[in-house]
Amino acid sequence: NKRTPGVFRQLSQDNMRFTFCLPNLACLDRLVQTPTVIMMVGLPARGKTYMARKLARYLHWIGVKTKLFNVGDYRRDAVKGYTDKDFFDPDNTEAVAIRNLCAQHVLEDMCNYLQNEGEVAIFDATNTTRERRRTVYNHCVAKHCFRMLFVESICDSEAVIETNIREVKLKSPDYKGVLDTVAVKDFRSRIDLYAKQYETIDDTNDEKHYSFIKIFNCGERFLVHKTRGNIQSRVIYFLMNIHVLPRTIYLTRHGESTGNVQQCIGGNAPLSEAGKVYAEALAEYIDNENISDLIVWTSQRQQTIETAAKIDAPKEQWKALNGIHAGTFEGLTYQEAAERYPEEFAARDRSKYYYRYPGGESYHDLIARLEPVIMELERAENLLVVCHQAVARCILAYFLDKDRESVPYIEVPLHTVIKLTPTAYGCMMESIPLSVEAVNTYRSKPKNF
Ligand SMILES: O=c1[nH]cnc2c1c(-c1ccc(Br)cc1)cn2-c1ccccc1
Ligand SMILES: O=P(O)(O)OC[C@H]1O[C@](O)(CO)[C@@H](O)[C@@H]1O
Repeated sequence: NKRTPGVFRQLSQDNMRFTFCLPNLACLDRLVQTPTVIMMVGLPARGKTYMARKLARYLHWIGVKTKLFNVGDYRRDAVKGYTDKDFFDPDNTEAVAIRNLCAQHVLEDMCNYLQNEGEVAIFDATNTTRERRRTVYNHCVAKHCFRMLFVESICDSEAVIETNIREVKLKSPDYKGVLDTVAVKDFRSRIDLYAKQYETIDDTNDEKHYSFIKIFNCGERFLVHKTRGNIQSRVIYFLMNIHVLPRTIYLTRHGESTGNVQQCIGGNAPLSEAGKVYAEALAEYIDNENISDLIVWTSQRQQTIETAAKIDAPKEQWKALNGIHAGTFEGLTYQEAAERYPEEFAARDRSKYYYRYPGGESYHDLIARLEPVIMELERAENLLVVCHQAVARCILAYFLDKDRESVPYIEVPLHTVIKLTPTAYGCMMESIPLSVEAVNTYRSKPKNF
């Protein structure tokens, strides 16, 4: 595989034992790029898939090659048409065999992914017995030398579990066409069957060498144990910043600026007359939305500050929300740039995500400087972000899990409010034009590249 072979002596702290990884599998735990398996652990309806999918979306956005592996999906492939909870009865030998076979199949697919191009694999299953965790650990760590982090969600809040079952489980393919009351009852019996065999990660005995994080009641409390490596610390930091409180994020560009009218690149320009009308319309729209405890974030550019000026809410300015810096192209019109630097300008359209303006930024650079903003966005509640075209694209890419190549071409027209409402496993987006005329600043990818 892609890792250089080499003999590596690993001094195991616990019992001073020397172990040799097989020469063809360098278990260099010190390497930054050692792939990581994130193992979800917990009873059904404890938010494992919620965390797994949100984590995958965050890691994908910061550029970590990540893939989700959901055992339930494999089982639904293997067993056409779910019958009922008896499928999960430990005494149902046939079903147990099928479920183990599915888990084995997931394990193989996951390790293949990590041996080839993957950096992080998230194993989304209950993994609620020591024996299951040991099997996966031996396969991934002892055999493949991947790093492994267990993420256990422990939750006894009836209200949240009830919400989880209603919001997510009733929409599962398992319960298609089944009465809600019947589905809830069946699902709760499924939980009971798992609960009988559930062994929480044991940090005193034979699981004390695992890296794990125990999350209690939706992140109210955390127990972090023996974590290693950069990916693991970023995963833990992310999980400590998310919450499930209902809230709405409003995203909009500044009102049309004089720079937009002249089709300027970059720049820090005042609002045009139409832009001022938009600022009024935005304040009225936000007022009519009756949003509790709204906070407004703007960039440090005058066009966003002016756009938010009439809104009756606390405001914070972020340099990280400033528009993409165009370096030597700042203030030029697209036309002037194409005429004066034809080659340079054409290069941008060939790889618009990675292209960096001379003395300026690329979209890739924007994602890096927006990461702290996204982290604060996850912590926030009701929020309005007033920013710029390229920045709005990167923020939308995070919430809508867009691929990086598509980011520089996401449509974010002027004078439009984008309303983002988090749902159980993703984000609902509404685009609301406030019917104030504006120039079009969208540039599609030229055909001849
Ligand atoms: O700990 C839970 N127990 C039951 N349900 C849960 C959670 C969490 C959760 C878990 C960890 C963190 Br950090 C934040 C939230 C999210 N959810 C959830 C609720 C409704 C729908 C989809 C998911
Ligand atoms: O990446 P694109 O499509 O050039 O969009 C970024 C541009 O959008 C604007 O904010 C408005 O056109 C410019 O200031 C900025 O250079």
